[in-house]
Amino acid sequence: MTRHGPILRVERLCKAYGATPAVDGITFHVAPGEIVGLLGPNGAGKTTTISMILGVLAPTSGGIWIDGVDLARRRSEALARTSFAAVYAPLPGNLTVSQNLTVFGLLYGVRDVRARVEALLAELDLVPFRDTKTGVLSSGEQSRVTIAKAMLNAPRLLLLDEPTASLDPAVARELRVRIRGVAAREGQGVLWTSHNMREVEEVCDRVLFLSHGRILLEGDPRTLPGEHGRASLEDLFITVAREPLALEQP
Ligand SMILES: Nc1ncnc2c1ncn2[C@@H]1O[C@H](COP(=O)(O)OP(=O)(O)OP(=O)(O)O)[C@@H](O)[C@H]1O
Repeated sequence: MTRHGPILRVERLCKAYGATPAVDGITFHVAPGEIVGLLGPNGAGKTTTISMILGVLAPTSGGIWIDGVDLARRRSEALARTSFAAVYAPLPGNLTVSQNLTVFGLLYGVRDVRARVEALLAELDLVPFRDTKTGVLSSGEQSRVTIAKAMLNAPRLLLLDEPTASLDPAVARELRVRIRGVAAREGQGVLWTSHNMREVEEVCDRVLFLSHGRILLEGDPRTLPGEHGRASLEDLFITVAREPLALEQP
């Protein structure tokens, strides 16, 4: 089915833990083929937001639509259009790369699993590791397998929580290029969290800065610092983290 609306639409989303708001009324969207960075200091509400989009945490209020499908009303349809990758969600190390991808492909109900696994092995340069146990691969290789696994169900929305954490700069750059390539070709929307501002400048079309559960700033990571009188995205990040009110003054 082809839809023309956003891949992800989040409306006035809130999550409170007791009296404390972790996410406090955020509204944003991710368009087809767009990579949006979800940025903010520790505790800003990024993981809480991603957990609600993944359906593992129930919002206190507000709504989430994935490819036009309301997560609250048509949960399994919405989640079938979503995928997720993070280093803290590793794959079983005692299965080979090919076994891991096949098992997850079957779990996801992917049609013609064998062909899909072959295509992703080639796309992510994993053919030489097809019969290698996943647990013995380097961090960079394991990250490519994790991305391949996340792509198995051809998700419309890809959620990446610090996908290049723990990778050396060269391997991280190569992985970014590969993710960009696959996302552009498949027209996916990507929500990407990172604490690496250079990475964000390189990979994200747009960024959202969260602070205390609210979106404080939104824009192009290459022009946003200048618009707020800061020399770099990193300077802007530090301002958001340390003195967010400073940005609200003219
Ligand atoms: N289960 C919970 N119970 C109570 N408070 C929670 C719970 N989970 C998260 N919080 C609080 O909600 C706020 C947002 O946390 P969250 O993990 O979403 O931040 P984050 O932006 O992902 O941070 P980090 O960059 O450190 O991963 C924090 O103040 C955190 O202490």
